[in-house]
Amino acid sequence: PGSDWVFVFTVCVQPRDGVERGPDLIRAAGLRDKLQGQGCAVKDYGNLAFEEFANDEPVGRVKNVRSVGSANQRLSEAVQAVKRDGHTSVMLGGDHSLAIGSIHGHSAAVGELSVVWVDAHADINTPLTSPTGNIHGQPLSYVLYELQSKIPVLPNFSWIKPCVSAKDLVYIGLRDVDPSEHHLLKLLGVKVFSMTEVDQLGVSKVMEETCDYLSARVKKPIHLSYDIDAIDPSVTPATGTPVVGGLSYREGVYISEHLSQTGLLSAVDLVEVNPLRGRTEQDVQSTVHTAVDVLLGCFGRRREG
Ligand SMILES: N[C@](CCCC[B-](O)(O)O)(CCN1CCC(O)CC1)C(=O)O
Ligand SMILES: [Mn+2]
Ligand SMILES: [Mn+2]
Repeated sequence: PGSDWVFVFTVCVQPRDGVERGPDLIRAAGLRDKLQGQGCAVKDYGNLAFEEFANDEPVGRVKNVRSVGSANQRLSEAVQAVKRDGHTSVMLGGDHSLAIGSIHGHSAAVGELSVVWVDAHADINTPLTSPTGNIHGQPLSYVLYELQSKIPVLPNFSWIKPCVSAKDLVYIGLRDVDPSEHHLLKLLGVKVFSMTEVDQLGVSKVMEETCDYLSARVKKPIHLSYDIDAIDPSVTPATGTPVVGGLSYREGVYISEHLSQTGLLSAVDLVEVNPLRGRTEQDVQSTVHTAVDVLLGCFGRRREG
């Protein structure tokens, strides 16, 4: 509050099954007014228009390669512009494949990053290990230096340069990790606070250890990539891949409140809100309002008032 935060929404719309409606619902829930109400300056860049690809046939098993590659290249350029203006970037998805462009653009502007990945899933499948071929389960494989030998040539992906070290990545909320992903996480020694650790340590200790781990070497700007499915489906059911046993509303908001206090939060993704996956309007509204509250927590809102 009172700080000269500037929020820029690079809102990304992918021609997908409902997740493209997430950004407008989050706007309609009053994110801009609520941010301004807590002393933030807000600039909404509107929705990014993406090129449509008529027959975007799978490459191997990877689906929507050309449209996702092209969309992320445009997103990277948009996020770079936002960061070059000295703003904090907020990317509203859309699905988690958009983290490719968001992280790439953020790093192109500010250099080395810390990445905090809040998610039920690890999203670190490579194109060859993915069980579904969906790129929203693969974004980290394209941006991690250590996995570049595992990435085949893909159309509209050649612009991507790896930009994150495995030691600068921390996961919070994991509870549905594919065997191939688990192997990679162990191989690379990635720091993971799964739901087991959240239960064992409590969210306060998890956040303390996350920040100590990330600042143990050099303090870097933080890229928070927040998948709404990290939170329990009883709170945020309107999402594509819900998994039981998730974060409570309070834990979900505490994570963003804590990161906000570090003063290092430099870019935020809020993804996978999909109104078509809510069975009732209440399901959709609960999901959208929780997403808004997570974002307000990123920018200084404290529940004490
Ligand atoms: N790991 C999954 C899910 C990715 C979720 C992406 B998100 O952005 O929401 O984090 C596959 C999940 N797994 C496939 C086999 C099933 O039996 C269980 C779910 C994949 O498709 O790669
Ligand atoms: Mn997920
Ligand atoms: Mn995800």
